[in-house]
Amino acid sequence: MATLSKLEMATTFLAFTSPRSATALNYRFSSAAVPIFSRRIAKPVSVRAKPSLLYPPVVNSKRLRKFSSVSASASASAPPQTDDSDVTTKIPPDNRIPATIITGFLGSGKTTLLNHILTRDHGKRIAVIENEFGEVDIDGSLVASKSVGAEDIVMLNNGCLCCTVRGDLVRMISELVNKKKGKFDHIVIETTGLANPAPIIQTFYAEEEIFNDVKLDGVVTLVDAKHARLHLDEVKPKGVVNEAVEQIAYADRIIVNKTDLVGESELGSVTINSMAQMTRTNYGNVDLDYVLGIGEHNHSHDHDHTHDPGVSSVSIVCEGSLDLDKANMWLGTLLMERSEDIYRMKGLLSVHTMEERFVFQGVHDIFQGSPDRLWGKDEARVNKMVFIGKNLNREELEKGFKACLI
Ligand SMILES: Nc1nc2c(ncn2[C@@H]2O[C@H](COP(=O)(O)OP(=O)(O)OP(=O)(O)O)[C@@H](O)[C@H]2O)c(=O)[nH]1
Repeated sequence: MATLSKLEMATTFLAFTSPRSATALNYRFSSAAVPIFSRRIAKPVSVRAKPSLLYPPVVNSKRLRKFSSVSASASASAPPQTDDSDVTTKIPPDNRIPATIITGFLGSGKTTLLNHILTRDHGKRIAVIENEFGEVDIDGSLVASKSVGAEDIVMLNNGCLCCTVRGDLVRMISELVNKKKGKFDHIVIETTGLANPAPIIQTFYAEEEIFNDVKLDGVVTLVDAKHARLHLDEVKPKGVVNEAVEQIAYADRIIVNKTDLVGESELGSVTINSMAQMTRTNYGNVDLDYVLGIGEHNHSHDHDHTHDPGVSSVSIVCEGSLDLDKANMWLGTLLMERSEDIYRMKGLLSVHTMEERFVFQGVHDIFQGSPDRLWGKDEARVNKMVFIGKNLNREELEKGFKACLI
């Protein structure tokens, strides 16, 4: 898709149409406008895919052995035992469950990659842990809503995995292992776009509860080819880490995603971490061997950090239906005026005259949206929106949103 200017974006917003209202609304704009909110263009993989969280084919009949921290770490570095060795106890194979951390800045394509992983045929049964920054979980509903085993998605919404909910991560993993041992082969953890991966990586080594059963397979970092520079170059106040830089620094695999949005000349290479392998793609479409089964993770850095206090999230949860014209105008204006500061917007919207939920995604000035599943017969039509960015004014956003309700 060609990069859209802000002006084009403002006009294309108004192509936010339901199948039935399309004719009625499109008259206002020339056909040159690229419809972002339409069935054709805006098909976020995360919405359309049909992920199955627990893959059936492989049955792991081996019971997971309990390791002590010492024997497990020895298995990675000890030389092979010989028959005439004095050691009578052989070091057992490392049967711990591998875990992959998917990280990357807001909107870089983590959920899209997750859905790609979940829908490809790799024979692995995968348990998913999703962490969202805003208290309303949109990603979880998008992945879970189409899946058979929704109970195998664990959501951590009340904070960022790298700080406030680290204890929850430990509990979640222990619970998964204790209750579902043998029912899954791999854990994939999607962090928030604002997570510093260092403390999460550390959890795998520092917490015996996890270390005995689960090993870190690798850290996969998505980089948004279009907006990465904006965040990588951002000068942060003293003592505040630049999460975008940290995410790349700790990666085992880097995926420069969204290459369709930039020209070849803009595709500079990411030089922060020359140790990691790097690939370029669209919509997270990578070979699964590139992201699963990477092997032992070797980072042992210990970094304290503070999130950028200027970045916050505003969530809106409100029952009712939106007037299409008003919503388009409100979001279009917001986009024109604030797209630098609004890193991320996402939402599940109830639009008057539309029988489907409308799923809407924004990353700075790039937007996509499409009708999702039908609203249930007795389902309350609740709108959910999350904004993440700098200098967000909750009251103003809520007021703007409410003014669009019928
Ligand atoms: N043009 C384009 N859009 C993409 C690509 N990959 C993902 N997207 C879109 O970018 C938006 C954000 O993608 P997500 O996968 O939700 O990003 P994320 O990193 O999970 O977002 P957060 O969890 O909010 O940080 C969605 O609308 C995707 O459909 C790509 O390669 N090209």
